[in-house]
Amino acid sequence: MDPESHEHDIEPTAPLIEHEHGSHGNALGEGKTGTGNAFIWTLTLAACVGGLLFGYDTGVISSTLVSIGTDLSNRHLTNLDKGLITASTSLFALIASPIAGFLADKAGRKSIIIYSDILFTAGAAWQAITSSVWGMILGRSLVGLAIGGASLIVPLYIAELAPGHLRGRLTTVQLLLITGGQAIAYIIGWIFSSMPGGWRWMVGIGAFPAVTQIFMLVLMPETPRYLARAGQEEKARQILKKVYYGTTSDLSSTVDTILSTIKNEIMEEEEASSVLKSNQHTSKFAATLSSLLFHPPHARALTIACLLQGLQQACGFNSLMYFSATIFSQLGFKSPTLTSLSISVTNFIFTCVAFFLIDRLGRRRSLLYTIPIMIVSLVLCAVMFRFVDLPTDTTKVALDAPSPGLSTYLIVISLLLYVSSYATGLGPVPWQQSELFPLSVRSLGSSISTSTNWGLNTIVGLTFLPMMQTLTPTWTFVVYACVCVLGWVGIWWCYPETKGLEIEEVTTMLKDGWGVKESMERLKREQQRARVSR
Ligand SMILES: O[C@H]1[C@H](O)[C@@H](O)[C@H](O)[C@@H](O)[C@H]1O
Repeated sequence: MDPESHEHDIEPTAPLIEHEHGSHGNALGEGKTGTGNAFIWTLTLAACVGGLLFGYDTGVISSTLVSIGTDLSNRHLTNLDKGLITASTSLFALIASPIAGFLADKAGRKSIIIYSDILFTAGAAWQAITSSVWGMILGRSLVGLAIGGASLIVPLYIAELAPGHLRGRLTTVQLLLITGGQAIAYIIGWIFSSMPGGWRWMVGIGAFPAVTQIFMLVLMPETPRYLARAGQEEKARQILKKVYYGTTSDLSSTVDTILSTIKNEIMEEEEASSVLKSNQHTSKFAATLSSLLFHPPHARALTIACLLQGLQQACGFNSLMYFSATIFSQLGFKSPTLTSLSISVTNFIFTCVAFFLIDRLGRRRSLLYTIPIMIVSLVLCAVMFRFVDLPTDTTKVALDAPSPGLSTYLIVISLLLYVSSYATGLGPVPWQQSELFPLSVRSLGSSISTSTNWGLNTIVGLTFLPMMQTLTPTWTFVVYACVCVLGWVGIWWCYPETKGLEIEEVTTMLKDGWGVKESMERLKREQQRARVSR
């Protein structure tokens, strides 16, 4: 089957966008070129400190778990302790993301970044001083609340600021910092793992970037989309001017066009939501939720966003992020924290590849090409696990594990192949979620899909070790491979290509169907145009 063809899509073809200027297609994107100015890059990097913390705090747990020894509650950690310490973070991230989505509309995008920083700092300090397993679970939960807020707000903040032709790349900067943060956490984990009580440093260091970001926030503006919705049109115009400065030949008409598209969208959505409210006597929240669930274009956006976020976690990637040191210690590696560093460094390097590909190859194609490689490597890993004997007592760092042989090295190679293909597609693409939703349902829609991510992240964190024990490693990896097969089919079926479109155009594309066929035709036309002009 050709991943790019999409014969099943027989819904009527809608024009990509029709706004008051009577233009359609990629009108908003026309004439914008270049790699963006210093203003947009500085803001992106400042916002992405939240991503760095998200990465650091999720990555640090792998080395922490193998370094705690009997420091907490005077005993070795059981599998249940490990599962709870790991999953409490994702569980509380799951709780925080819808709350953050709700508050982002009320208090503004920036306030959520501040609340997250405060929680990051408190959680890091608490973990560093705690002496019991439950204390550790509490510290990890505080960090989880912070990660939930940051993981929702950072991509949303960037997507609402970025010019269309750079949105994919700028949103991927957050991923570079998440995976970079995870790699730093692994390096720090490796450095401190041989030091008595070194794990306290590992978890405590996370407080510093959070405090730094609180100071940076004083200089950061709100997004133009949020400002326009809050009635502060002039401020929104000023920010848009700074964002598009140097990217277009006619700055003021580009800004006017974008501002009027945003205003149109706000008007349309407000009319729709007031009709809903007057018909059903419901609150604004209930009206937004019901429009998200029952208005077909919004429901389509939500389906795609949740499918991508759900698959990103259900494919099992974070079992490696959280437990690779545990797995490698059972496979007999003398320095499991060093071996597992290869996982996070590969993740980081291939996220850099994604950074260059996402606005060139596109979101859909990145996924359709890389998921099959994930499937092959999972199957290879599953087969190789049949040839290694794992120690029976998995609660302690394995001392009775055999020395690594050929199959063990093939496991490591297949895991690295899996991680590199994941990091090029499924790692970054789902975080483009905000572009799928129109402004009126953007925060709520993004928070539901972010919750889907954290919900499945929690399930993977809780079930991975028990699955390895009861199902065997081979069947555990086969389960993840099957999930990837189903996910690939879902993506092929309903995820249109959004590369290069302005955020308002993406949402228009989902108005009359999934828009897959139209999006691929648009891409072909653009490629032909580019070839002719070359
Ligand atoms: O996109 C990120 C990234 O891939 C991380 O490496 C992973 O740990 C996160 O769960 C995911 O959301």
